[in-house]
Amino acid sequence: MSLHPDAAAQAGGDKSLPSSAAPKKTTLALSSLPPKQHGFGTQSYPRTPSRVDPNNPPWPAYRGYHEYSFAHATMGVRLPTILGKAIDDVVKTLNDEYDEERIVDLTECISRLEDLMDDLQGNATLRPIIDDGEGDIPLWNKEIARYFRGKHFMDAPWVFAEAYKYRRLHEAFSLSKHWKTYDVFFRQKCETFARSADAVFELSTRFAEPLKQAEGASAEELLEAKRLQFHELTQICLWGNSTDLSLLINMTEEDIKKLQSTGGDHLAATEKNILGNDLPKIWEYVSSDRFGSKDKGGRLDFVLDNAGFELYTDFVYADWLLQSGLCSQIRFHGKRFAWFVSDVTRQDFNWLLNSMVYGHLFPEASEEELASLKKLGLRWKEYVKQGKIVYEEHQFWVSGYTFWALAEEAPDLFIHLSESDLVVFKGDLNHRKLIYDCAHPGATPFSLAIGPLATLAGAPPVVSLRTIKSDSVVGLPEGKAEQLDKEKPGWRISGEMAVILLSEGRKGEPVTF
Ligand SMILES: O=P(O)(O)OC[C@@]1(O)O[C@H](CO)[C@@H](O)[C@@H]1O
Repeated sequence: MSLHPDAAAQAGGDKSLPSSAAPKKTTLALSSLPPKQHGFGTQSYPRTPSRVDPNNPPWPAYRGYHEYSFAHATMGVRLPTILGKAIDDVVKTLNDEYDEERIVDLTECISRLEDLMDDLQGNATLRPIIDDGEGDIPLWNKEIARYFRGKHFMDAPWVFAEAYKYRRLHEAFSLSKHWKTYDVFFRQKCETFARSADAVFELSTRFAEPLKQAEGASAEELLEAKRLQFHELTQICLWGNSTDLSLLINMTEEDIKKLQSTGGDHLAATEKNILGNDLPKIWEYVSSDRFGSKDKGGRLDFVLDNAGFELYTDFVYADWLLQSGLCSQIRFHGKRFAWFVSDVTRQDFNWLLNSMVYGHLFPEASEEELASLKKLGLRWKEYVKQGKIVYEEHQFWVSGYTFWALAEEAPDLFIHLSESDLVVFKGDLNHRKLIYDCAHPGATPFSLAIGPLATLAGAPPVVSLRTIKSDSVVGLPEGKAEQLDKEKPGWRISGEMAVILLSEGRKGEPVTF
């Protein structure tokens, strides 16, 4: 079909026709209008909440290919090392096995672990998780399909890629017949607790006897004593987070001792390392009648981090909260499978209590020390029997989502937590997930950084007890993060610094979705 000549000219076909000539330029003076400005579109952070998704956090994500970040060292070196040690552990188990069917089954697990190692080191695409019959498959594969199709270990946000690696590690076993719940890190977790004798007995000899109130003290004196104990125990619980197997791959007995020193001098010295500290506000809340009901203590939920010594300090804290009458129930939230090396699973929870009561972990301990540990273990077991301490696991805690997605992806869990008087998140990974693991300015207020978990109706009060072990930080005084970046390189990953941060939430308002 040929065009009419006018139509061809309009379409720019015949440049000689008058209608194709460029229009004459008219210059306007515009002298009374504002001057031209530059830099539009460069100010794209923080993203507005409607533009936030797992691949696009509110501030730029840390990704494995960012060479300046801890993400790079982790994805490139730490994770392959951790996986290599995990394979060694399975080989050890294999060598002790005698049943042929179980041996063959386990060799298949090892070859799946080797495939994972190849994928990790070869920066492979993040494939969907193979359906192993576990309830979390839709949670994982929906997220991969929606946000990470075609993404690789090194270019997906670090927090997702790292979690994905632990889910693939679990898949290596969950596809088997006999080894579905095998925990490649269990030996390490137990050994580290067994090497923590000094700090374990320091606490058991102080706390085995039930709390006694000072006789003849006034109500004010008693309250002040309670405040001081709350202050110190919260810090013991905080610094319990320093013993992290995923970071201290070759930890010596001396290293462990240094990290776990719980004496008063040590606590006073380390208090200055708490860079953002809402402890006074937290005390004000838990000691008020807003916490729990009138004659009954409150319900406190711990989203746990590490097994062994850290869990032991969580228990010491929980025990005191129950005995002091501040709390009537403590709920511990653990992981359904081996996660970030040392996170607590049900097996770790049971192991701790049983080894305190029946174990022979400390051959050099005195009779008195062992008796104190047993007494404590028996009391804690009793709490579990009475339902004063409850252990639970939700699949959301082992998903790739950050906690900004909690209400959206796990509404049942959000409702459950909205009934708590305080939800305490332990450790670095939980903190990263609270704040979307991205490059916030260090002075960003905590309650702004946790997004929906602070702003949704019914959001519970939230505390983060975190020793800082990775790049993203919030809740610091203005300029502090920048100053430390200049003066103390490595402060973001050393675990020497910490934060205790509170978001008040919107407790009591009805949850709506
Ligand atoms: O949660 P935790 O036990 O305090 O720390 C977990 C952790 O060691 O693992 C990640 C790197 O693998 C870091 O974010 C973080 O430092």
